Amino acid sequence: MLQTKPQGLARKAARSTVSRVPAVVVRSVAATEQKTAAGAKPHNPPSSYGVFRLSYDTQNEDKSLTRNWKKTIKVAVTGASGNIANHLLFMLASGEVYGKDQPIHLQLLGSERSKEALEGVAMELEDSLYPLLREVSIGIDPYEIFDGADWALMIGAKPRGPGMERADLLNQNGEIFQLQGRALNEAADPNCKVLVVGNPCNTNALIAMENAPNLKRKNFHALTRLDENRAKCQLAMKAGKFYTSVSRMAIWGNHSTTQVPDFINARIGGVPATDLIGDMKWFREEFTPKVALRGGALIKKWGRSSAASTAVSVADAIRSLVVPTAPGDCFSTGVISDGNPYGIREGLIFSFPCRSKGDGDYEIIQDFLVDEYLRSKLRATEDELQKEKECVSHLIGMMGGSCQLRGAEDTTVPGEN
Ligand SMILES: NC(=O)c1ccc[n+]([C@@H]2O[C@H](COP(=O)([O-])OP(=O)(O)OC[C@H]3O[C@@H](n4cnc5c(N)ncnc54)[C@H](O)[C@@H]3O)[C@@H](O)[C@H]2O)c1
Repeated sequence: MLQTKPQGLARKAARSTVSRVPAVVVRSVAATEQKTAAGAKPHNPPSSYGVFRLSYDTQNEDKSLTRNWKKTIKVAVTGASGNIANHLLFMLASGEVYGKDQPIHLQLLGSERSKEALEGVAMELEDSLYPLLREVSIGIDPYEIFDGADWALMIGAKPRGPGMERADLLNQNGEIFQLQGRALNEAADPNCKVLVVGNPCNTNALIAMENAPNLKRKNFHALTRLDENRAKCQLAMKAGKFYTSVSRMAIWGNHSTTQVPDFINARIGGVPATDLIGDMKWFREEFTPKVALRGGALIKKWGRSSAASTAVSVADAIRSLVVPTAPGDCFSTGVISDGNPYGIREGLIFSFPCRSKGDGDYEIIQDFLVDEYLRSKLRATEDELQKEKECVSHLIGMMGGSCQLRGAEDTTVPGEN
């Protein structure tokens, strides 16, 4: 039977500024008390929204449904009322991302302007009656919304205004990721996995990471999975095979038009893609632009950005960390380049071919062949990331950086901000 929360707890929650709904759940309070005792900056846990403020008792629920459930995980999502989140949240709540035995608490962050919209999102989630969705909290304070987060999916970012260069976008959104990095540092679980989607996502991930020293550097990711998925689709079409036959399809470097979709190491049905397709001119001149410019091509047809396939790629990126990688395969993700085996300079968030045992951790695969052609492409995307880093030096405590990207060619992936 559902019961309302005890009054004392409701009073405690009424102090929170997150939601107008004055209630909170017992275990969130306990988590905050532990953090405060450990010396972290005190902050309120987020209040539960609507139906989620009602207590539940899994003991009294249908055992065939809940018997093998794991402990509830807290997943914070920023930009939660935006286009990508509009697809992703329902995938997360349904269990298709973390598993059908994984109950979930969604902690949704919006901006001041999207406060009302966030309530609409929470109402949609309420009405969807997902059994695994145990709690939803909404708010605009990252310190509250990141409370105890096991995962932080950082989608929220401001779009580029008229006349703004990529360098301006780096600065504008960099400030958001500096603040949110600090909030992660104070509030999130130290083992929190962070996936940055908001652009420019590699450098935003770097900024968040550098501002969150309590979290593991290794746990910060920038989304390059959409590029990988697009590359797989293009290879499959060219080879006349279905995309399930494509493996070892890595994206290297930045999520920009300098990205490097690696056809040298890709396989189709276990055979090197270059052998099967046998058209190096196509690989060198058409394949990469087809992948990098796909979002722009889609917008021209439909008038909308590729929010749905981006959400799918976020789901894929998460699953790649919680499900073991198939033997011989890889997945692409932008991660810290420290100690990488390919000679990429340290201190950048750079996309590499990776594999995982399915425990949330990963390793960079060591045995990809890097020929002269690939090496020159890697250098170009690496140089761009280094320049982006220097443009945001003031946000990551780095001395002496100067922004050389002003007036440079715009390398933003078309169809994105
Ligand atoms: N890495 C990738 O592959 C990839 C692909 C597509 C889009 N993107 C990027 O993802 C981002 C989101 O795309 P979208 O289509 O969902 O955009 P959107 O404009 O529909 O949604 C963004 C949301 O973020 C919110 N927001 C703005 N500032 C915020 C802040 N400080 N804290 C929390 N929320 C904030 C806005 O209110 C808005 O609701 C963009 O930066 C886009 O360029 C990345």
